[in-house]
Amino acid sequence: MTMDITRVEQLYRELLVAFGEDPDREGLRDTPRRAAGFWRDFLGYDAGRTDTAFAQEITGDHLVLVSGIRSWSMCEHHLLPIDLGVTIGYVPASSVLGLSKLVRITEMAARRLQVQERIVERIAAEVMKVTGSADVAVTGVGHHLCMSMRGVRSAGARTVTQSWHGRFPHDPHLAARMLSGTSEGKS
Ligand SMILES: Nc1nc2c(ncn2[C@@H]2O[C@H](COP(=O)(O)OP(=O)(O)OP(=O)(O)O)[C@@H](O)[C@H]2O)c(=O)[nH]1
Ligand SMILES: [Zn+2]
Repeated sequence: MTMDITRVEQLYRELLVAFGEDPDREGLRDTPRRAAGFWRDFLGYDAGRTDTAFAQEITGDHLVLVSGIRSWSMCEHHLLPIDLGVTIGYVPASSVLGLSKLVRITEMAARRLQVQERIVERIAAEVMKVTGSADVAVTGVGHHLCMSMRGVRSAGARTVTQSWHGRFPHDPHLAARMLSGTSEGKS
């Protein structure tokens, strides 16, 4: 996706006029540039390398779980932020993924116009691809500003979405670990 940053800046200027504002007044003069810069950085985010994995002999039933991942996304219906907490678990097949890559994968999925369900689906699909593991679970806990600062104005509402695959939905031990990992990540 390529962004026409000059056009975005122009449109912000027009938007300020449509708001009834004077875009040339001192406080607003640089606002179109700043606002366009935000969208360029947010939507143009480059996650970098997401697939560094290390061969690892796995003994027994090994679960890798990273909780407390925090990311910002943008609700595609209202263009308002989603503050998202993510927990990712996977059972390695024959290699382990560099831990930071789980955060990079999350950012890659979140930094676009999104719905929460699609973010967690996309993270899970990517983790399955780069780890080669079928046992992958992703849980997202989202605070949607479109539900708190406008609309229904339900400040405490949190949306939980899960994309659990392989043994996670069927194995009570794995499911329990995922659930406790999700609550650890809330702190
Ligand atoms: N499934 C899903 N819905 C979302 C997400 N983010 C926002 N929404 C919902 O998208 C819906 C859009 O509904 P509309 O009726 O078209 O828009 P609206 O009149 O602004 O709706 P209200 O938010 O109820 O005021 C709302 O119910 C939002 O809560 C998301 O990540 N996933
Ligand atoms: Zn919304």
